[in-house]
Amino acid sequence: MVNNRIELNKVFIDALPVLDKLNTAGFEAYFVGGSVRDALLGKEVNDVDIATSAFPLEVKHLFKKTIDVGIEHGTVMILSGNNSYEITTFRTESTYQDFRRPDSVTFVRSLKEDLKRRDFTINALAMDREGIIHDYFKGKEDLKSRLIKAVGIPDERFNEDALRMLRATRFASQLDFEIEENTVNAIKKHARLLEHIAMERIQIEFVKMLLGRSKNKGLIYFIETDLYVYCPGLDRQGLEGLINIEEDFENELQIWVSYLLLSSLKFNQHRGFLRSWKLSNKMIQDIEIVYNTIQERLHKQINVKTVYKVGINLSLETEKVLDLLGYPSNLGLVESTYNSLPIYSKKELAVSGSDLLKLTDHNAGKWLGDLLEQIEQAVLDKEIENDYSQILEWITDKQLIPEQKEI
Ligand SMILES: Nc1ccn([C@@H]2O[C@H](COP(=O)(O)OP(=O)(O)OP(=O)(O)O)[C@@H](O)[C@H]2O)c(=O)n1
Repeated sequence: MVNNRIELNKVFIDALPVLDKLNTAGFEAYFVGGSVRDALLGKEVNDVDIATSAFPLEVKHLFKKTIDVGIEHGTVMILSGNNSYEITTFRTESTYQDFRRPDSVTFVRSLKEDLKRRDFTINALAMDREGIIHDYFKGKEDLKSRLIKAVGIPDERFNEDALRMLRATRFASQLDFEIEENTVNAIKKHARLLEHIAMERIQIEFVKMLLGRSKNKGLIYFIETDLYVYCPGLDRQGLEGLINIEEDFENELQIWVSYLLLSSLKFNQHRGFLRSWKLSNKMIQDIEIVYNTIQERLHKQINVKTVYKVGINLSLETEKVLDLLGYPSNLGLVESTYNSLPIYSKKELAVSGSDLLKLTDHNAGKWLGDLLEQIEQAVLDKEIENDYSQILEWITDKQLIPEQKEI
């Protein structure tokens, strides 16, 4: 074990009274997991997880305000000042029958036992109230070598929770780390186990991977290990398309729209695909709006009437997805077409409905609407200018005014 002290930042300092209370009562208590990893990497830490040798009922006994968030797995939430913390009892996870979460946990008093059941060495680090790092599995060394490596035997870790395979690709992307060789090989071997995992959990990891700063690294592992094969509807073409996008994704909407545009999915398969990923109805609706708008632009943008109708007031998201996919020049074309339109609505026509009524003794009716539409089209097509006499001349030539009624 390598011990090293680091300077605690504010999030950790705020939580010290919690550790102190546990320590004073004779229990061990540590910061664990992502917060310790991120602190060592010099990254911003927003929340901390605490692990302790105290059993859940002992934790509940010590703190006034507690909530049982996952007490059967050893987690109790406590309220301290304005903050809340999840405190989890050291545990081992014994029988995993379904490759998802432990179906029975055993509480233990040893930190090392607890760290041993964690997914990767870089996540199996603990830090005490003095800032001393407790590192039983060479996690610090792997942080330095920028490696994601399973704790102990990779097969066992992935059999315990198959989602960890996807987490490996997510961390590769977020941290710009490589995945250690034995760990990658185990993922290749067990990729199929992903079939046992709830789509909601898969979706969260997949999106986090694509929002990571090294999405291509994550995606390459995701493809090479065949993990993608066991996610519904994904195809290699779409995923490779995502690799070719140079810009980073800023949000989930951009990811899904880009994927739909790049994959070989047919239009009538989109909704089923999005539903199978368990996206919310609101997200599916947003994706469809942006997707349809983009299609409109890509395929009909030089059609003056379309540009006229839809205008260019399209969402910022659309702009960004188009940008991501490398279509800026098309946008320019839509914009210049839009800017050179002679009119932007029927109201701007130099001839009004009442002007036209003066030319005949017929009452207003469908014919009037149709005529205005014909004039609008001719002006948009630049067949005539938007000028009173030119328009009258044009409708007279074409005999578009209804004849006088017979008396
Ligand atoms: N399938 C999982 C999920 C989590 N963990 C352990 O639980 C910790 C907390 O998990 P989580 O909050 O999901 O992830 P973090 O590592 O904290 O990363 P982040 O907060 O950036 O998502 C991890 O560090 C890891 O030690 C694990 O061993 N196996």
